[in-house]
Amino acid sequence: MQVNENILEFKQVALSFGETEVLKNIDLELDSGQFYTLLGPSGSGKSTILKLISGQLQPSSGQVIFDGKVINDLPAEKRRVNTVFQNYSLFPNMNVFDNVAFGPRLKKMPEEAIEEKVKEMLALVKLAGYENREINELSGGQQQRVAIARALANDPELLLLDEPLSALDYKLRKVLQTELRTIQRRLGITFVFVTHDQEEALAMSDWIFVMNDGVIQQQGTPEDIYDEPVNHFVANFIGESNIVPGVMKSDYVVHFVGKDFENVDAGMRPNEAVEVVLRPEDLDLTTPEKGKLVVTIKNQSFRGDYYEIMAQDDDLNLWQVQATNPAVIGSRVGLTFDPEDIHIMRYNESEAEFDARLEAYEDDETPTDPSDSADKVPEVFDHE
Ligand SMILES: Nc1ncnc2c1ncn2[C@@H]1O[C@H](COP(=O)(O)OP(=O)(O)OP(=O)(O)O)[C@@H](O)[C@H]1O
Repeated sequence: MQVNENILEFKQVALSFGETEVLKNIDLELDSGQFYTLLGPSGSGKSTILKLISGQLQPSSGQVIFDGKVINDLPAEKRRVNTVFQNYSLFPNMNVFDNVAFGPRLKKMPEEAIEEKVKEMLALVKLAGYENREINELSGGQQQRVAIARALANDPELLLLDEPLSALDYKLRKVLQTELRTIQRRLGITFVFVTHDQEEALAMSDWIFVMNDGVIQQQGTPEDIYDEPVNHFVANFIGESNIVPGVMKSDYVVHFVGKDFENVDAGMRPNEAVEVVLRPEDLDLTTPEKGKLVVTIKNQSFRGDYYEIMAQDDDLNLWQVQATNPAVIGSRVGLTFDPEDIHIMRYNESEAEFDARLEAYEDDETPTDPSDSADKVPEVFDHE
């Protein structure tokens, strides 16, 4: 098994159905032996990418490259790719053995080798001894195990998994998440897993592609995506985020909630409009005097190992806080955080917003061009 060799590539792949552009110039590279996840909301184009890989769809433009060869027009059955679906898609009139043996039989593998293969695959998915069971005698989780065994019995180079755990209850999903990851590591096959569940993506993947509107918004390790989201969509979709507008005063000072904060090095220019992200777990409650800002507690809910608190500052920004102790609804408290936990995202300011900022400077009788001055910034600019 070669590790870290490029197995699949999309070069500027686009796909439209009639007038509707479902994928827009997608570039991606998959190395062999890795667990990849396509993560995004419903309709973002995840399943369409899987269909382009499996050969169920052809791109409108661009290239799909497998093992170094362009395969845009290669029929699905000639690709060493198998898919596991959410609804299992097993043959209901065949028993477990015959379902798993289906692919090897098509390939005319000798019956003895088939028996060995089925046994090995069933052991892998923890269904040893289930050969003679009928499909309708199995639970949802067991049926999905059979579907995984059936796909893997074809010896695919790439296994595609389209929301395979979505129909299962929470506990079973967690068990199968771990098992799938173990199977992937053991076999060393490349997995491409589709989910809209960010927790699942963070828990399972070596590398995540975050999708929205037919575009890859960001790609990276789970840690990269969580700690360094590149835009508002990613920061909101992955985990919980407090996102407020800010302005850079220098390349290491950001101004937001009416104050300057140092220790920030986000590679931004002075006066650049930014969005400031603070995760709920980075915020602590304190007394109003000690707070970096003062908020009013609006709501709270008990989440087992923490309290989720919603609070509002005097500019009406809402702040979500993970607190170890409960707070009193309606009380005024301080919010504090370590400036090192501030994450800064570039904000693409529209011309109208830039003009509004300029106007705010003029109203203050300060220099007319914000770029003339780094020491005076407007309090808030609305960009929602
Ligand atoms: N055959 C088709 N004809 C027209 N539009 C389609 C077709 N297949 C998919 N679409 C559209 O393409 C977009 C992307 O669909 P896709 O199934 O890839 O999304 P997804 O991210 O996998 O979402 P979901 O989890 O809901 O399946 C959607 O807006 C969908 O309506």
